[in-house]
Amino acid sequence: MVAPPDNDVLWARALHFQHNGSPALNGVSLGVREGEILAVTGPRGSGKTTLLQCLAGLLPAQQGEVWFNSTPVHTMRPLTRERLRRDRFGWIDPVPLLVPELNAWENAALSLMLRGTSRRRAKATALEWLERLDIGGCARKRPYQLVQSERQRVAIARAIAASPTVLFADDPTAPLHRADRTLVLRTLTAAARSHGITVVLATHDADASALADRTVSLLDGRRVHTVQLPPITETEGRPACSLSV
Ligand SMILES: Nc1ncnc2c1ncn2[C@@H]1O[C@H](COP(=O)(O)OP(=O)(O)OP(=O)(O)O)[C@@H](O)[C@H]1O
Repeated sequence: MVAPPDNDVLWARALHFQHNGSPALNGVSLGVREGEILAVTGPRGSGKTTLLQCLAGLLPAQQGEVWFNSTPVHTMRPLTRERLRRDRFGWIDPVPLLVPELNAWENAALSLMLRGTSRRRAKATALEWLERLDIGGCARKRPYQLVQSERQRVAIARAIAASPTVLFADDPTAPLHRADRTLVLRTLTAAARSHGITVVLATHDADASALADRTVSLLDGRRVHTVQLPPITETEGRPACSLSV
């Protein structure tokens, strides 16, 4: 085993994964630098979610390596991976999964309380994050009283309040209208940048790539490189295009 480069917080080499015999990742390698916002794009079924799950230790890679800093994740026992996820990683699902019996600040405080933070401190931090995400006024509302974009911002507050080293966001704007998508993406990326949190963001959203530092594209479980052709002048009469190889 060769350790990853020092400046990569996450590093994966030749990842393979099949769901019940159906291939999802076919040898994906990538590095994620500390503090970077990396967008992972690709059409439906291209392997984005599976890649994030392997990087986050939710799915053990069937072949290949995953490293977090200088620790190999692919050889960790399940309990050690659980602890790593709880203490160092945050996760945002496409559809916000909130506890219906808890109000917004209690939901946002959950990840901190799971790490042993006192209820009082967790509440103060959760309220601060809800304010920053422009939903401070919803702090005492139950999830059913919130609209989808507010619920997703509560899920973001929950993931980010515990200051994870890496935040995995799996298509977090999928169920939102365009205006809400932009707002949620901007607040998510701005919050992560202000706290130096590394983000791996799976997305179909073209706006998301614009907010990221770098984009990695997947197709059929493989990385593809998009080559942007230089603009063609109108007099040449051909539309600009890009090639995927
Ligand atoms: N639990 C599962 N059981 C069987 N096959 C699965 C499962 N999860 C994913 N797959 C298959 O693995 C491949 C990659 O799926 P994955 O969800 O990782 O792609 P994706 O790019 O995230 O797709 P989407 O954009 O639709 O979320 C697809 O062919 C998908 O059908």
